[in-house]
Amino acid sequence: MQYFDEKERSLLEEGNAGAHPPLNDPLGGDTLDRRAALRFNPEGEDPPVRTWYNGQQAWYIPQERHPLAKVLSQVALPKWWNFSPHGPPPKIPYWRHDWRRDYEDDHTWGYKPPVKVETLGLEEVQLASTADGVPLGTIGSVDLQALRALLEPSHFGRGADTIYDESVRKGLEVKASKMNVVRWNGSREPSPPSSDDEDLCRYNLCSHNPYYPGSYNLYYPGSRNPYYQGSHNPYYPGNLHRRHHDPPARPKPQTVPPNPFTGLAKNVQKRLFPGRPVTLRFYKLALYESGGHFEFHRDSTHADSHHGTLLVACGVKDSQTYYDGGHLILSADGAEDVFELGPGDAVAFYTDVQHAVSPVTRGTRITLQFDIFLEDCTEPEDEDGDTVEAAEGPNTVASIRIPTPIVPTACVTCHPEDTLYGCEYDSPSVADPYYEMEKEKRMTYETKTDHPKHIWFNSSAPAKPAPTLAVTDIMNDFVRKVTTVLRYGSAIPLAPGGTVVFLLSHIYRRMSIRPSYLKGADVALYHALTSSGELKVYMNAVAYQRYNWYNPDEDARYAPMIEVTQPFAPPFTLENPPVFAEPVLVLDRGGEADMLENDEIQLGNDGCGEVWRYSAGAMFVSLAQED
Ligand SMILES: O=C(O)CCC(=O)C(=O)O
Ligand SMILES: [Fe+2]
Repeated sequence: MQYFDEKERSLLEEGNAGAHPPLNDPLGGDTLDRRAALRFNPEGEDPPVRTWYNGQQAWYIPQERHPLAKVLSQVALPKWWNFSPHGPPPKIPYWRHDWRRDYEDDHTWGYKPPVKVETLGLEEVQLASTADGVPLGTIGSVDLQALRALLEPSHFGRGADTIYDESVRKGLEVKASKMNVVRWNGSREPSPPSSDDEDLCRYNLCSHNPYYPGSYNLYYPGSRNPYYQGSHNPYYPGNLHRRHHDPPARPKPQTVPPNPFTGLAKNVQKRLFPGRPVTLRFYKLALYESGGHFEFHRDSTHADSHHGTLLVACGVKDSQTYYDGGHLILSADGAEDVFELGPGDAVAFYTDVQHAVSPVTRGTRITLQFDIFLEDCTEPEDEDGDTVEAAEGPNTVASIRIPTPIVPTACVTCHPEDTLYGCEYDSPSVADPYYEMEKEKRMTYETKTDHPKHIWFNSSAPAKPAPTLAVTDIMNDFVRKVTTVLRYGSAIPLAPGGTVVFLLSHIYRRMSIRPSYLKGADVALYHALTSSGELKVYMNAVAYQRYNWYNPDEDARYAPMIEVTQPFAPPFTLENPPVFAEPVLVLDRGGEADMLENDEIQLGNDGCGEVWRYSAGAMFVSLAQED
């Protein structure tokens, strides 16, 4: 989508790029002249000043026409995170609008050798039916035969309706009420060893020992304390052969091995919800066989605190080959990623990210879907301070607290985005082999892949990547300019002052529009805007409309504009609307709200009542103290 021609664009860019801000134009661009050049209001036709819902006048200025909107459209952060224990995912050729045709005709995706399952430690996790406890295999090796008894056709949601329509979604599923994800080989807390044999096996290097130090199931008591890695620690792997001769350094080994979902939950927290408690709950298993697929949709939310989806791909028992097709496609802000998920691969994304599963052309594709809640369901800490096990709900597989903020110095180079929040992950307080191993894998993976270290311009601007480093700068620039507009607004024609309103880059259920549930760029902006103490920020769900404003001076083309027509409760209501002392400046912005408006049909993975549906939200920014 392009608003105006290249000549006009370059004029605008020249006007703003690198120019020293004139004294009377603290926005930094030649906005006074620019306003005249853009002829916002030729001969009084369709003025950009619109009437606000409470009768006040507001300026509605299209994206890219206001320096502030331009800056805002560049504040974007990744909306998903992926981890593959097998290394970088392969690059996949992909044409979104032709995907049906491509997959029907194209057999060139090729044979993939059987995938060896390892490293995340998830492959050992057992699956079982809830009714009778019948084992269904493990994540690494699902027992398809046993699973078949539980499978039922998948539905999807259109508005409040639950629909079965194979042209949109063809697949099978098992709900969490019918099956469990059982951690640690079938028992939540292994009972203490009852015999010497069992004891031996537990700490010996038996391949069927769930605590065998392969992958993330690595566990040995005292390992968090470097002292116990010495030769007198009988449980340290190098000393295992000595355990019958040396008395244990500690009276009783701990019996709870690490939860393989904890590492995932930590990454989800770090990547998508920094500074928030995170709980993962199993939601359902999805199975697609040849011809199975799911059109683009957004996952429905199941609580106000539900803000993400984690997918973990499974392997199929006795299957020599994997599946073909069945790619997971994620799409937001003009960026798209395609994943070929192998067993143990994990992908997490915000619930409002549109995604699809392209048709499976061969084999069976199985995934587990976990809801990500921003809740703390942890049990009280033990004396080591590291109990992070889930306490609530039969389907909860991991829950972690808010991390202790640590000043980010070590990780700025490799994770510049951490400067926003601090990074607990790269700063262990003690030498911890579990941590080191995970870090090693993470680093290897991340230095090799194209993990989104980019910000992307919104879909209505040309999609081009910029380094994440720039986010902080761009955001600070935005905050500085907003403050300037509000302080000196009356002196700047393009800045009427009073309140600056802009859409959130994510869409939310209405009750979730509050600081603790904001996502990605929204939470970053919120903190940046409020941290100076100069600004106050209200947030609210808004009815949102984009319409075409005809400007005869613009080659008779239509310029899209937005209108924030109505705020919803809470905290604003129509009966009790916010009072803005002066006209507001409403900034257009791309992002998910655009998709909400432009999509022909809004699909969810479940039917969804009105209050839980996604809506656009806006930040209302004004000076904390009027001069
Ligand atoms: O199986 C997948 O990869 C995703 C399925 C999905 O999007 C859903 O069930 O909502
Ligand atoms: Fe989905």
